[in-house]
Amino acid sequence: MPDRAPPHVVIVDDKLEMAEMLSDGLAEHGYSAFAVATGKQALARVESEPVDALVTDLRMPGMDGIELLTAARRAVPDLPVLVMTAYGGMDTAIESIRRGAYHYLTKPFKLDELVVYLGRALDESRVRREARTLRKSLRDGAAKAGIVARSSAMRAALDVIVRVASSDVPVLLTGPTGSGKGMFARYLHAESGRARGPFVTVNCAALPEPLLESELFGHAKGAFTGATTRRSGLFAEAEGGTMFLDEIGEMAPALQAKLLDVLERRVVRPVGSTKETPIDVRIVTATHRDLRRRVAEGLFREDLLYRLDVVPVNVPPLRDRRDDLPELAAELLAKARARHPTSRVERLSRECLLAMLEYPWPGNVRELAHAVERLVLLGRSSEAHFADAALPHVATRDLPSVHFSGPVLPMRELQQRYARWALAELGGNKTRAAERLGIDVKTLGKYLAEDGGD
Ligand SMILES: Nc1ncnc2c1ncn2[C@@H]1O[C@H](COP(=O)(O)OP(=O)(O)OP(=O)(O)O)[C@@H](O)[C@H]1O
Repeated sequence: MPDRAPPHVVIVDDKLEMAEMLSDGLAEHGYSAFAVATGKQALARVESEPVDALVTDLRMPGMDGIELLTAARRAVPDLPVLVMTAYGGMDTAIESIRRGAYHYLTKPFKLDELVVYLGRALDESRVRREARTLRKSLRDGAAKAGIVARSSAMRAALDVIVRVASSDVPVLLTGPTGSGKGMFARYLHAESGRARGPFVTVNCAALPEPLLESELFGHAKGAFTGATTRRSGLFAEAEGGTMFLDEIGEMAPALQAKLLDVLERRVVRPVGSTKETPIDVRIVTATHRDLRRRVAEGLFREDLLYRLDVVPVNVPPLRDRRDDLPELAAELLAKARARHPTSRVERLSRECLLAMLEYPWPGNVRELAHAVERLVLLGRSSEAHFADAALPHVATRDLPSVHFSGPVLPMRELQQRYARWALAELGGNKTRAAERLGIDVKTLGKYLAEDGGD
């Protein structure tokens, strides 16, 4: 641990000389160790100083090891705790593991044993801390970029995006139209080392094969009728950046072969030319299709699929991650209001939000964005009403008969209350409630457990 501050360890044993002996030994191994004789003193240190690990005896007068362990981990949730137990104290030692101790050492043990386990415990806790910091900064970054990712599915997708952003591995985004695949592709680029380079999008479904080929790879002068000049393609344009091939499932087989070649050899050859040019472009693809099925149907090359889905990221339909909806609607509303500053609409009515939670959103976030835009444009008062969104086939008769009164609630609390109400409506059956709410049972559990203040 030469380039870090020495880890701060508190050792507690009612036989103080034992704790002191261990702390002296740990000091020789580069730790800043402190010996105390009671659980209370140890807890006071944990609560008042940045302690990296705690080593405690189990049987002590006053606050015993288990009590200390529980209180210390309540104060510092991930604090690594090692317990020391005398022969015969096995049951308590096992109980300590159940309560979150990292390891127990049976007395007498060698100092080296403690050093090894302490080292491991600290390493693991550092890795966990770093991962947490990374996740937090990633969420902050995504939030700044206006990406809503509250549901576990979206958080998982974001996690993957950020972890692979700095490498050049191909990423395949799957999910229905309008779910946010393009947004993730742009975010991946923005978070990568290529962020200063170009981001080029091509919709593979938009052009017929020969045109798409010359768009992507360019063409030599006279390559075909009308090719009066030489033209470099979009791959060349994306040099040093990212090429986003949307609707890759629609690409014609002949072009798939050419793309495979680009991925394998990192060169492009313009149509009608014999010269190959090396390229430095990261390839990100997206599709709403099931590419494995396309492979089985003989419409998509299996070797290309393996090349493209090195890192698959699934963006589920909005109806399967309704926990994202309130925040998404708020974000889209803010954006739409910024575009239409004269609009009277300031917020969505409760009725509107509840109806939105029920609506199936076949066009996903894009449909929600358009609906919110219509609300902002057509709303006649400060509160928008769902009817103004003018959505097709809304199953209004399925809307829940919830009525709100009282003060305006924060979204979080509204979600919690709604979850509780739904659970009660469905006879306390969490599985059914989660299913109806379009969230998973774990997420429902989180809403129910949240301290919403009622
Ligand atoms: N999680 C999100 N947070 C904020 N905005 C989002 C989110 N997901 C999608 N959007 C917005 O919704 C719109 C549609 O998303 P996007 O174009 O990325 O979908 P897509 O899956 O690429 O669709 P298609 O397959 O039709 O190309 C965009 O304006 C995008 O910015």
